[in-house]
Amino acid sequence: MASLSGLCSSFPSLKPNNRIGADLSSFRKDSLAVSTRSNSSFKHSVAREVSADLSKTNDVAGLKKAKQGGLEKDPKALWRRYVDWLYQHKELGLYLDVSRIGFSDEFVSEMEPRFQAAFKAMEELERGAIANPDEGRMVGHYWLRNAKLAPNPFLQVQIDKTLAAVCDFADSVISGKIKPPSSPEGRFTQILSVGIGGSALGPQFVAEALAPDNPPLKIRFIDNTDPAGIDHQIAQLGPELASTLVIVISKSGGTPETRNGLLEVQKAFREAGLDFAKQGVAITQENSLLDNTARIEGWVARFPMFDWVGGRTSEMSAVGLLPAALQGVGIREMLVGASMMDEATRSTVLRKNPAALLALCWYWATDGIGSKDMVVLPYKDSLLLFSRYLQQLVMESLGKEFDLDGNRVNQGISVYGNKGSTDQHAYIQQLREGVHNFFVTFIEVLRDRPPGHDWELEPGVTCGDYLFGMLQGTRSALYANDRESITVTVQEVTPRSVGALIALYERAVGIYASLVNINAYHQPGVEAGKKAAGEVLALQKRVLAVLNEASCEDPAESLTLQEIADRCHAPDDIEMIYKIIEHMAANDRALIAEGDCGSPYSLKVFLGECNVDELYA
Ligand SMILES: O=P(O)(O)OC[C@H]1O[C@H](O)[C@H](O)[C@@H](O)[C@@H]1O
Repeated sequence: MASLSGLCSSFPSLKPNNRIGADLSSFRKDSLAVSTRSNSSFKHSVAREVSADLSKTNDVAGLKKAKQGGLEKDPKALWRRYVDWLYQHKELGLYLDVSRIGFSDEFVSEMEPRFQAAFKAMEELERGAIANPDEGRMVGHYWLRNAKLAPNPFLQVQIDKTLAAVCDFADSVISGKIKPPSSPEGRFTQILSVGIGGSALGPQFVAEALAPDNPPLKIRFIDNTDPAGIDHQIAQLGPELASTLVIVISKSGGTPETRNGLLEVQKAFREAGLDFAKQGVAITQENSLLDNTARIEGWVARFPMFDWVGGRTSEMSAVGLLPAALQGVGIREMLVGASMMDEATRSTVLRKNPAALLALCWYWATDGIGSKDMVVLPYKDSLLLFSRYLQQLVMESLGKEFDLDGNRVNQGISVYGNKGSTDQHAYIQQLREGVHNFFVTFIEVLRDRPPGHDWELEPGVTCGDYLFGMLQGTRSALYANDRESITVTVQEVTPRSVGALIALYERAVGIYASLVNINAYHQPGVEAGKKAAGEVLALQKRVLAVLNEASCEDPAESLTLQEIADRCHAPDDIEMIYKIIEHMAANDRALIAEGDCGSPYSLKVFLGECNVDELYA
């Protein structure tokens, strides 16, 4: 297997647990001050421009009226439309077919001013504008694949040094230069990635798409706070825990699910008599709780995440590049593919900009208000997780309550799908004949098998011909029943084409967000869920304290739900208290003295033992 240095090309080697950029900290302040131009005026000016347009053309009724003409069905006209609108990126071997989305010429010209405003906003974004106004942050994921674009030398060096450190570290692990303290293999053989959301979905998608059959290190994920799921992953590792590199990924460094995963894994290491610090790697923002923990405990390595890279656009940062490189994936090629696509999606000519074409289709198909879902159907097993990856990228970016002018818009586009032709045997029935609330994006991969490995399972027909036929057949059958679709075609699944696909959709989401005048780069809604979860856990602690108090008074004393709620001074939370009791009883942490959970009013609950320490906690 080519050594990683070939994949990463030669970079100045850097001791991995060096904090990248520390040697430049003095340089940081003044240079950053220059680059983060105060952009509140920028935001409102572009937004005003766009929103002014919105009032003119964001007319759902008008769009619906324009659609009343129905879809073009004449084969000759359709063929002309196909050829006329076909986008090709020659060097990437990527095609985009938007001919089966029925937008009219009038619609395209009506949208032109908004696209020009979107291109202008995107140009400002890449120059380092505060394009995430709600969090006062720049948006810099495009700089990760072309550091020269970064708005100042400090950031450029940080990007290059981090990439170098990733390559150097991965090379050292694979060669065995960096190895676990005690493992029969004498080298790391497994990766256990602990992270959630954007700190998992990109690495999971890329592992499924690009990991070779026999990677230098096999990867598995803990991406939830499910004890059984965590146990399963650790059980599957078995004795190989001793040769497992644990990569803990969290931009904020404080996400509860990831922290729980870390604590559970560290417990497993203790029980196995292993020193976690000798096998732990952190990827997180500088000085986050996770970063400081890793530094203080002396983990093997720490890699930075930058505040100007969102979780859902972090695949080209250390978050995605380190796990991929450790699996032998050509990460430089991923970056090249993304960079080439970035170049193409900078075009201000709609027909030459594949991301703009996607945004045009999305706006037309969903009336600019998410009226239809985006069904993503890669006809290639290795792209199975692409739609799951796009769920976060699209829905966390576009699913917003307010627009940039503070209007309540409840925006978004829902995404689902798995793979074809498998999904044809699951829900395509509904797509073909049922409720018409979607448009499809087919991802076509032309190369079926590596050269020389194909064979005909019947005269003149291969397995891949069937896959091709199923895609084309489904596309035609849906269109015949007025179901619209987009087709993105790549030659084969390679690091370069995967990098290009990721970049294509990152840009399309950004352009579409401008068209509908929302901030694609924050996620206020997730905070609400996190806060509510915290309140449930706080209530649980109060319930346990009340039950413990009762048990200390009289171990046999049991309480009704109402009594518990009253003693918690939370009469309105009786239903949540019932759910807490139900969960604790199912895990033998509370005992049911009378009744059962099917009849909540009958329930009487007790702990059965007094924990004196807890009494006065
Ligand atoms: O990487 P972390 O800080 O742990 O965040 C993990 C995830 O948390 C939240 O759900 C955010 O909405 C996601 O965008 C983020 O990817």
